[in-house]
Amino acid sequence: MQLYSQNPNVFSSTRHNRYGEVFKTYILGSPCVMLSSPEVVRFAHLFKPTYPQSKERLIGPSAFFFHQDDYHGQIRRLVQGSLSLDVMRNLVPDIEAIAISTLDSWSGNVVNTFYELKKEKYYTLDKGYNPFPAILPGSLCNKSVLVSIIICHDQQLCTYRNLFEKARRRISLILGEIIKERKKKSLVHKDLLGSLLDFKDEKGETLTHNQIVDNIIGVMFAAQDTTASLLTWMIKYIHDDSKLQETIEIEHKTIFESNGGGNHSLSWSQTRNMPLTSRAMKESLRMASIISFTCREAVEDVEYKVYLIPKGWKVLPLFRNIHHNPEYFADPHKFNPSRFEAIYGRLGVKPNTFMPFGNGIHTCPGNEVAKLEVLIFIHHLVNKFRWEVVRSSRGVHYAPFPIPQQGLPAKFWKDSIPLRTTRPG
Ligand code: HEM
Repeated sequence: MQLYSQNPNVFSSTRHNRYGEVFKTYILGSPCVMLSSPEVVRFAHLFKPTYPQSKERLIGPSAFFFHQDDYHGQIRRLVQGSLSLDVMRNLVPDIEAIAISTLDSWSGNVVNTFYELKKEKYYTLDKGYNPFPAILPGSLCNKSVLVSIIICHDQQLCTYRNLFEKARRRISLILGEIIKERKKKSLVHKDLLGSLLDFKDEKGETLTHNQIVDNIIGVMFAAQDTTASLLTWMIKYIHDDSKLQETIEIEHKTIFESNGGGNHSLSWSQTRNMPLTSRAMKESLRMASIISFTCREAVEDVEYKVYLIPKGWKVLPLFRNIHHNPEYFADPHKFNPSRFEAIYGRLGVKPNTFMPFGNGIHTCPGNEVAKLEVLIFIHHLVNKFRWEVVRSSRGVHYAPFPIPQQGLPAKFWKDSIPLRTTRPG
């Protein structure tokens, strides 16, 4: 058994072995093991989410970086409940209406695809949000003094912090109004806000207003950029591959026609039956690996192959490395949705090698809603619109999630012959 603590330099470099399974490194001075093996799921139960936080911030500000053990499981269940399949079923018409109006507003214009896919208010908030985890993962609350020092030394971050505080205050006021209205009219809502308002811990204590605000912001953060990033990549990949675009158009044309040329709304079952688009979505998730890793801490000594990961060490499963390992995905840098085709009823990829939404009990509770949003958006895009990417480039920009360079500037316009089956010349 190799004891890292006795042999600190053995895996200290991450450079020489890109797809290696285990690396040791340090995060803020804490020993940390990075794992790039699908086997990580076998002992996932021995890892807890890392980075404790104060009670003021339960899931938020970043769902990925800040967790508080006592409450996290309970709050997670609330988020999960508000995003259950039953809830989502009823969301289809709303998501459709937003997709249609967004696309209509783009018609005839060159837009920055990624940034248009985000809401203006949230964009402001995000400016203040992301610098913290990037610089000091998980330390916003516990090491707030340190954060203040860094902020004071960095004029730009100062601006971000002010923007964040302003946006947070506005969101807090808006939520306050909504809550007042609900209470006044005795309205019962089974959404996330409703669940947070009803929450009581084992001592019967409810959440404070700040806790509710932070959790709403946390879920917004987890939801918005990730979904916008996935959609932007899909729009790029479909644009770059005319054959793929053609087959996806045909898939959606069939649905569109059966809905009387778009006269009826998409049904829930139609959204569950878009196999080609779903495969293109999976491949986009694999290629982009939007959340490239997650954070855990070993709750006890973990024996992994010849290694021992001592209790308390940080553990980072690296999804992107797994997704880009040629051992699991042949020609990994090639966009190839057919790799997700089931062969003789079996999934085309090896078990536990595809984890764009994480794995285990902390797997992303919003994964179904994200996929639903993307499928509905693509349905209306390919049926009614054409688009050309302006200054197409292969580069990736991290903001902090990967997006195509400059957010994919593209021109969108309404297609005058929306039901064609072949692309012109
Ligand atoms: C393409 C879009 C998305 C991607 C790629 C994504 C990916 C992920 C990943 C990798 C994790 C970490 C899982 C782990 O640690 O094992 C996560 C956690 C989470 N996601 Fe998502 N996500 C997306 C959309 C959403 C949406 C739409 C929501 C909410 C509506 C959401 C809410 C959350 C929350 C609350 C967590 C924390 C779960 C926990 O720690 O227990 N995500 N997501």
